[in-house]
Amino acid sequence: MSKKQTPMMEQYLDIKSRYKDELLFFRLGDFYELFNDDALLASRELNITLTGRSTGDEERTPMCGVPFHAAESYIETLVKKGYKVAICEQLEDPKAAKGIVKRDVIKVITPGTVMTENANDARANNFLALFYMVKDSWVLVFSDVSTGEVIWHRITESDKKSDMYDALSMYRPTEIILPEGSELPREIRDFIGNQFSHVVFSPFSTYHTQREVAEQAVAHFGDLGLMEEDVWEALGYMLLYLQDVIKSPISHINYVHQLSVGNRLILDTSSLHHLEITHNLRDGGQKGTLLDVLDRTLTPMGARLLKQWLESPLTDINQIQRRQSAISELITRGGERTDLRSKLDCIYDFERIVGRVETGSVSPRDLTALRESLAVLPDLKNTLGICSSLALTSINERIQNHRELYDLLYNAIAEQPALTLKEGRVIKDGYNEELDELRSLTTDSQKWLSKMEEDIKAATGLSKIKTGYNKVFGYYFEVSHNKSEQVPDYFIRKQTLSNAERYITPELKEFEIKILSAKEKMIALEHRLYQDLREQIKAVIKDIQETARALADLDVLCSLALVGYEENYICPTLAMNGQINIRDGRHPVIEKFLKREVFVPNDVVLNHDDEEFLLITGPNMAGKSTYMRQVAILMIMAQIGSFIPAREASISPVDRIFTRVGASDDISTGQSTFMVEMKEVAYILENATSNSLIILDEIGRGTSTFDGLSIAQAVVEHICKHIHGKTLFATHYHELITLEETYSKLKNYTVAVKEKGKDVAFLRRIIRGGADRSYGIHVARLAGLPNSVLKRAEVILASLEDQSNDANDLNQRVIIPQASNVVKQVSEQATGNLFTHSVVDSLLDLDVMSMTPIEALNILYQLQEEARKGGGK
Ligand SMILES: Nc1ncnc2c1ncn2[C@@H]1O[C@H](COP(=O)(O)OP(=O)(O)OP(=O)(O)O)[C@@H](O)[C@H]1O
Repeated sequence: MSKKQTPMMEQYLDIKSRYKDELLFFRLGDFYELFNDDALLASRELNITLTGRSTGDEERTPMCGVPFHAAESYIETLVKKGYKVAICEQLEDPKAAKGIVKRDVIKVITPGTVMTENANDARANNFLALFYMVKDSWVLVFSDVSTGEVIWHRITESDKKSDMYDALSMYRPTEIILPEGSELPREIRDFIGNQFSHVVFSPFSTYHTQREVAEQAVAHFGDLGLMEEDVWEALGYMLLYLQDVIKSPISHINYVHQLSVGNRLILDTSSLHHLEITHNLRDGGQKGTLLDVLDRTLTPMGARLLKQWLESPLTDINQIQRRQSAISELITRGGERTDLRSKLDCIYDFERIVGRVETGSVSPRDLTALRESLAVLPDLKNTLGICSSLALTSINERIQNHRELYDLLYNAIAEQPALTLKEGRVIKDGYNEELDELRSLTTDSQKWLSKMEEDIKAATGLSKIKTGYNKVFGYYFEVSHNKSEQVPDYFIRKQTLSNAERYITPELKEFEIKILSAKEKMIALEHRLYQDLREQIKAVIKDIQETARALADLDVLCSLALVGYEENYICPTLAMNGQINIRDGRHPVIEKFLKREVFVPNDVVLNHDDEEFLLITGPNMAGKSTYMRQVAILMIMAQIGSFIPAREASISPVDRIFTRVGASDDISTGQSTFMVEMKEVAYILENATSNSLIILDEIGRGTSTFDGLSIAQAVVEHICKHIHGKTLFATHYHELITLEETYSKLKNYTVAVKEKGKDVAFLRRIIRGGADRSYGIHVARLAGLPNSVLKRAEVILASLEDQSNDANDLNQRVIIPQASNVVKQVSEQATGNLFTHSVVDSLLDLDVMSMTPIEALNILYQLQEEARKGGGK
């Protein structure tokens, strides 16, 4: 049972009761203190000492603290770890306060709203996602508070959940906000939990009516040409949440657009992952990704935009061509490109700086960065003025000179201002007369004091008189005891020391008041001037943001032009004719990282007339996966407008790219490799269209040979009969090559090899035809398996091949068009005679062609159970 708390602790507990989810940083003098559980957690996470404080309880209250001037980095550490921090300040001067100092929370910092420079990765956006459900439809709103961008997306009931997952994968939120008291359906929660392990959930208040929030959104964003009420409501709730948390103006959040799935190439999470577009598979970093090869941007704004382009390429030919012409021009105009890039190199992240201007956390160094960025704009615009492509001229129109703002910052901010405003010396000399006077008063004070001392010496003959300052008496004159008789009448004795006396004079007191109040006034005035400056910048925030966004476009186009030029890429021609023809295409990442070998280029032809489905068989390690990924990557590059590594290419944009490449156990959800693989295949078969590009690598590998073969064949048949998507399908089931006879648009391809005795050379060239061997033992030899094992494997392989040939002779090969028959024949082969078991009957009753792989899998499980019960192994 606790005793009565101290008044301070009562105040703390009262405030804490409103911020249960947050770590409460409670300002006490020069420190932010944390108490109780907050203190236990923070001391552990920040590695700071845990102490205790007596607050009325019998036991001391656990407590830890950080100095207020160093708090930012501690807060950033906590927020990066997924915690929310509430900052509780003293709202009145403790000296003037009667009783306990008034305190309250002035802002909350969360992973999705943090805005300080070091907290955010400069080259990536930081999105917050809001989920809003009305009737059967979801509205998702994504917002990057640091850049002011807002994207909304509607998912209606008829859409698939996958749509929501794709949007989440695209924006990878660090924080998700939901209506107070509500929860996401389990399936969505699981997806989020698996994909974004550090995401935090926060409630948004639904206290205000839907109409109220919608009206507030209209007032904030103005006319967006948006009719949908529920979207306005979702935007309104997002604003309310942000206001609640940030507790300062947020008018910089004003760049609203709808996620335009219709004219975007959708790359689902697994494709982004498997193709290593922005993150590599090894450690999730950027090395070895497509982004790594293409990113030569010079500004953080450009880096973020390139990432967005790659995660969401275009499908509209006109839009793609617009970018292509700009890149083409920037490749040809090498001089202008170099010139533009040298200017871009001087530009700081002013998209995020203006966000900090709005919320009040802008530092003096931010303003010098903004000033330096604006300084290069006139020259940059001049160079850009020479360019004639549509995209570049429009970028030039969007970039303003911001001459007035530049002049203002030039005149107002010191050449090298102090790091923080508290230190003073931020406003330039000459900007404000009053400030200059106050400054000269304080800097000249020492001179004044020396002069006064000289005058007194001359008047009194006290040649050894000294001046000094202490906190109790302020300024004083010090005279040794033996000379104290000589001090004039107007000296007032204040302190006696062992060997000296200290005096003040009315004139000295007057001087002191003037100096001390000048210092105070100077700090206050500098503060006010800084705030005025902020207001003046705020007035043109929208224009600066537009300039920043145009510069980001320019930076990305310059980056793609530079890479295109240096790597010898070509401009693909585009036509909406369903055909993909690439001559001598190369994998942009592998070709860059190959050390001794030269990358072997390959062609690809895909169309709906006679080559829709490429079935690729061939040895291990021959280059099948590389080839398939290369096709997908070249399509992505082409659809962001980039040039591509090839000799010649004409491309018809695709609407989606699906990939199923390898699989690993999903331990977090307890799913086996095979289960994960089947789920991914099910997702593809459900969502792919005839305009999609489908990459399937070794389907069925995760289960027994015959199960795998059956499923692989059924999947091939389903795509050829029902989907007609452009497909690349690599497999080790060589039996499947006979499907070419049944499906006219399915074509066999293989990788050329050159055999010389036991030596095999992979030529990395994709050629027409089917392979009949895997050369697995050859790869095993290269990998260094012991000779004895290799020899034994060769003997076993030879005997298996003999058996298989016998089976062929008996016309019992497993390649047959109906997968259900495979199972029957498999059973026959397995026992040597007709296998009479209820399992076989059940199998024969199945209509495999109309089943989804997941249904097939479930039935396989059931049948296996049945077989076991019936006496199987
Ligand atoms: N066109 C190429 N030119 C040069 N090297 C290549 C080429 N394609 C692939 N390689 C090299 O060959 C290696 C194996 O390629 P890849 O993984 O694509 O083979 P695979 O046929 O898919 O093998 P497996 O069937 O064992 O999965 C790659 O690591 C790459 O370095």
